[in-house]
Amino acid sequence: MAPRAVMVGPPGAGKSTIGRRLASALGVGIVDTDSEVERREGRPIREIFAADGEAAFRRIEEDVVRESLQRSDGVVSLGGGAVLSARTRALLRGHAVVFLDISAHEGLLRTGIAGRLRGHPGKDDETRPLLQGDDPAGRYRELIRERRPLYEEVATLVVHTDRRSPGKVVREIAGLIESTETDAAGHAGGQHGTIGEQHH
Ligand SMILES: Nc1ncnc2c1ncn2[C@@H]1O[C@H](COP(=O)(O)OP(=O)(O)OP(=O)(O)O)[C@@H](O)[C@H]1O
Ligand SMILES: O=C(O)C1=C[C@@H](O)[C@@H](O)[C@H](O)C1
Ligand SMILES: [Mg+2]
Repeated sequence: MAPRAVMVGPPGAGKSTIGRRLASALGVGIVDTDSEVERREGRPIREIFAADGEAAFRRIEEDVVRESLQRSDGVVSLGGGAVLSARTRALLRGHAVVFLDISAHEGLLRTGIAGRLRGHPGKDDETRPLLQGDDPAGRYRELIRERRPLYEEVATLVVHTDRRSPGKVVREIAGLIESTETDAAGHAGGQHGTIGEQHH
């Protein structure tokens, strides 16, 4: 058993939104590893970071990702930093992995960081502990720059999501996954592709 698709990308790229809608388009279940970590720990991610630190969170996340990849035959959406683990990157080989790419500009809007800097309290203030602090926009840009090579390393499909509606993104991914699966080779992770233009 293997997931039909694994979603990776930076905060705000749409892993949860697109993942949920893709699962429903394919008629399968969805596992969001951030929610799974919180369910297992019985506390929010921000509390795990605050009480035990990022390294402890990454260890829990690594276990949750491994088990989710083993158990799921649907869509698995990974936390934004899951690809920092070399062990996780190795486990992703051979899977159909979709990198939801986004420019820093669009990401700052979608995460609410841009609004917060203009004085609007964002509902996501508490759910992204790494993007708190003095310079969340700078931290976000840095995080995308550092991680892009890792997302690209694990991806079999790169989807640029700036100025593309979730519905359109989902239809394109679902179409590609279904056609890849019915390919003679039948290896979902075998095909590499790109959808959309890059805007960064
Ligand atoms: N293609 C899109 N076009 C416009 N808005 C989008 C698109 N995809 C997602 N969004 C919106 O951007 C916001 C962030 O999306 P989402 O929470 O799915 O990101 P995420 O990758 O799961 O982030 P995190 O890593 O923090 O969990 C949501 O408000 C969502 O509705
Ligand atoms: O980008 C990150 O490192 C993170 C993203 C979120 O999905 C959570 O997994 C957590 O807040 C860490
Ligand atoms: Mg999410």
